[in-house]
Amino acid sequence: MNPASLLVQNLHKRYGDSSVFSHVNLRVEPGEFIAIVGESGVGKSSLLNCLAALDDWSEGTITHNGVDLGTLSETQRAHWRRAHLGFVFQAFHVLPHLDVAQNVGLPLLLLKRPDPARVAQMLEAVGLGGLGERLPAQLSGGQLQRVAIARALVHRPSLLLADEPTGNLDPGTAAQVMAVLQQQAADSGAALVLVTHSEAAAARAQRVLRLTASGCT
Ligand SMILES: Nc1ncnc2c1ncn2[C@@H]1O[C@H](COP(=O)(O)OP(=O)(O)OP(=O)(O)O)[C@@H](O)[C@H]1O
Repeated sequence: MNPASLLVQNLHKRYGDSSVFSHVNLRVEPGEFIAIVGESGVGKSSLLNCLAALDDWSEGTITHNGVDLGTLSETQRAHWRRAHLGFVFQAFHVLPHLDVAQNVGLPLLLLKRPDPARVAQMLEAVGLGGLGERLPAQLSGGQLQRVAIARALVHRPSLLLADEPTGNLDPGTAAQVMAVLQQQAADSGAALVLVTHSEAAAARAQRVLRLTASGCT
């Protein structure tokens, strides 16, 4: 049996004395697309930040392709993220002083594997061919999120996390961006974990899980 792309066992997250969620169990296979929904404040973003090893959890384990993320040092976590993770945020987080191609190429630069042909391929794939020299200020919200999607996948990560990626977009643009995100994740074989309030976005997933204070079902 192949190792699960992502295995979460009995995860419990507290901020100080305050419990956010507990007993979260989750298994995501390579290439699978799951959506996590739940009421505001239930801890969806906190869970995603734990899955990215950007935040610590209080109990339980997160394993990615057999690697127990809880055993990694901060430096090892940073290396793991660079090599294996793509993250798409609601607010795009595109760097304003870099042009579109430089933004998309950043993960490859950090891995010391610059590859302009791969950047051009990703820009074409997300419908931004020919716009590589534009600055982010010269793009629409939908185009900015396409830049973020291209950047998240350019280094062929096996895990793609998306936190409300269509939250800043109108419904029509949101549908187009979700289609690009889903297609690109599928083409690259990445497991996609989407956190969203959007029923339309969640409906695209193979599985929809609801996070509550006492688990994820
Ligand atoms: N750094 C922090 N320190 C303390 N409490 C926090 C911190 N970050 C989040 N929280 C709290 O943890 C709970 C979960 O927040 P989180 O943002 O993960 O929820 P969410 O489900 O993503 O919410 P939303 O759907 O509104 O974005 C909230 O009560 C929030 O106030």
